[in-house]
Amino acid sequence: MGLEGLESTTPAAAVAVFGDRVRQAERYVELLRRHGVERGLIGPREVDRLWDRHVLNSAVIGEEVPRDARVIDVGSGAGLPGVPLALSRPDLAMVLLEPMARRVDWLTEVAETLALAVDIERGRAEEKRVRARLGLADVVIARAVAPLARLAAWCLPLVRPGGRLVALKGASAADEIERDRGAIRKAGGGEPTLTTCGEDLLETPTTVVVIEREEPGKAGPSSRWRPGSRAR
Ligand SMILES: C[S@@+](CC[C@H](N)C(=O)[O-])C[C@H]1O[C@@H](n2cnc3c(N)ncnc32)[C@H](O)[C@@H]1O
Repeated sequence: MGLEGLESTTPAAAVAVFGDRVRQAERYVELLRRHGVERGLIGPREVDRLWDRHVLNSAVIGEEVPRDARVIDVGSGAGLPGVPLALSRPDLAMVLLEPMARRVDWLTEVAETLALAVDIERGRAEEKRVRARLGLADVVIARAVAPLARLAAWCLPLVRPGGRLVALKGASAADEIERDRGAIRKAGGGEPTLTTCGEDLLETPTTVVVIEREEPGKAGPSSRWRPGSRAR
């Protein structure tokens, strides 16, 4: 698909990322542009950078999400990163989890307007009721919800063993990993990996931290026997 007939503000990368769903992505950007600030979903300074800093930046994390995965977007808020990812990857089964009623209303309106097949759940990731209802996902995604230690404790119980948490992070990612490594391991996570997505598409690629949920019985690095170490 080419850029003909699209809004003049739609970047070429949007066609590469969303393919024949680029018009739905445009509609989503338009909804955020018109209502995002007044509904407390985005700051006023974000209106002019919705494509790069929010919508494309979210969709490119698909590089870290396997085909046909069941995905939970924890703390979806405005629908980020879950809505752009669901638009760019129709193979995924997406759940948007959000505790605030007015944001759940927004997500419901967005899904209806875009005719987007996503499940929307109201609740907090750490609630027993929510965990029982959602079961386990292949991948949990989250952006701007909590520091890594807390995010791991909330989200890893929603990830199947062998699945992963993909957290969108900013410049603080490496420091957060250093600080929170122990807490992440305690929450059942493996060694966090820092990587970027959208290298070929975005001026500023998206920084993500990927944390696999350890398989039961698999020893973490701290408990693994090494030559010369004493048996405990
Ligand atoms: C700063 S907003 C970010 C929203 C969206 N992810 C984004 O990047 O625009 C954080 C969101 O996380 C939600 N949230 C906070 N604690 C949560 C929890 N324990 N479980 C699920 N969502 C939570 C809030 O209601 C809020 O919508």
